Amino acid sequence: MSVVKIENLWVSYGSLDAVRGISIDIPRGEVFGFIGPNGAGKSTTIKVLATLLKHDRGMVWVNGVDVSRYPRAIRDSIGYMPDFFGVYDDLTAMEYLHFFAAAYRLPISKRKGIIHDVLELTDLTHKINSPVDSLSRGMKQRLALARVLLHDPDLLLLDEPASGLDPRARIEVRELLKELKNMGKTILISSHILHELGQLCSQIGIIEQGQMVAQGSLEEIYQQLSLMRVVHVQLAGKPNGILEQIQGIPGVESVEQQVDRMSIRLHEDQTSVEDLHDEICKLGGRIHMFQPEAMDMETAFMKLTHGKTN
Ligand SMILES: Nc1ncnc2c1ncn2[C@@H]1O[C@H](COP(=O)(O)OP(=O)(O)OP(=O)(O)O)[C@@H](O)[C@H]1O
Repeated sequence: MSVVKIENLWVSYGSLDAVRGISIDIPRGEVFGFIGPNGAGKSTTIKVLATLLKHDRGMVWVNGVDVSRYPRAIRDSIGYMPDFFGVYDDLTAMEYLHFFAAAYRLPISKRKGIIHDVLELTDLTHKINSPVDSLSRGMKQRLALARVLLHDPDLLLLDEPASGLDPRARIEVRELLKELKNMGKTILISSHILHELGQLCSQIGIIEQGQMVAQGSLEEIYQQLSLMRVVHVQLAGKPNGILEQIQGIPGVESVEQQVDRMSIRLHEDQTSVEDLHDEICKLGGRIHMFQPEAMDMETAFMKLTHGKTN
């Protein structure tokens, strides 16, 4: 059974349709990356899942339970991290977590142990007595993650957990998310930066102006976009006419001869990088170097969203 299932979700704020007919399915243990520019409708969708906002049309289930009919029943299984931190700056990290442990109604006898565990997991044990106000932004984000883990939810809804962080803090948050994934949590995470989520997510949905413009694994999204991959190839000796023959391989858009290599632009939905390699060998090319360029995520994102917002 899917942990999250959304069918044809519509949410409006007055006359503004913020979410217009999106569908999402997240199986247990998967990480779904929700990508889109500011104002695309990510937070709105997440708030509906977190049972904090009513939707106008469509169906939304968490663990098979209808969020609009039984919101209380699913709150125990959700950890929601909003895109703002909250207003508890006067408390220490420990007091902050105790406050939420009480709000989650954890048994008093267990609170200390659980708080110790989540602080360890988020690598904040040394900050236990520091005021929240004195923590760096990265530490605050980790503390916010510690908070949503207190009641051991199986679904994490994380709204831009890495926004505003410096590169090092981003990596720390990403490592923590990997650990949570390994613990078997199902995660929905939003970001407006595609490459941040690329490796972490098994599925990605790209949303623009309230509609899903591409959805699937990273590979599938590239195929939907029919993005071209550039592959740099060096041959040891060149059989006659091989350049023209490579040019004739299906999916090869162009072959550009450089000083020491050729640069091949390839439609991967027609021929995979691996098959291109095989084809060149079959044509008698002895490959000295074969180097596919990394996928250019930013190009993909810009191409899809055209920088549009509501
Ligand atoms: N409470 C509200 N009242 C009216 N309009 C709203 C409200 N909340 C959001 N909106 C509008 O709905 C649209 C979607 O907003 P939403 O916050 O879901 O986008 P987002 O993708 O999460 O963007 P961001 O990355 O900026 O958080 C935007 O046009 C926004 O201005």
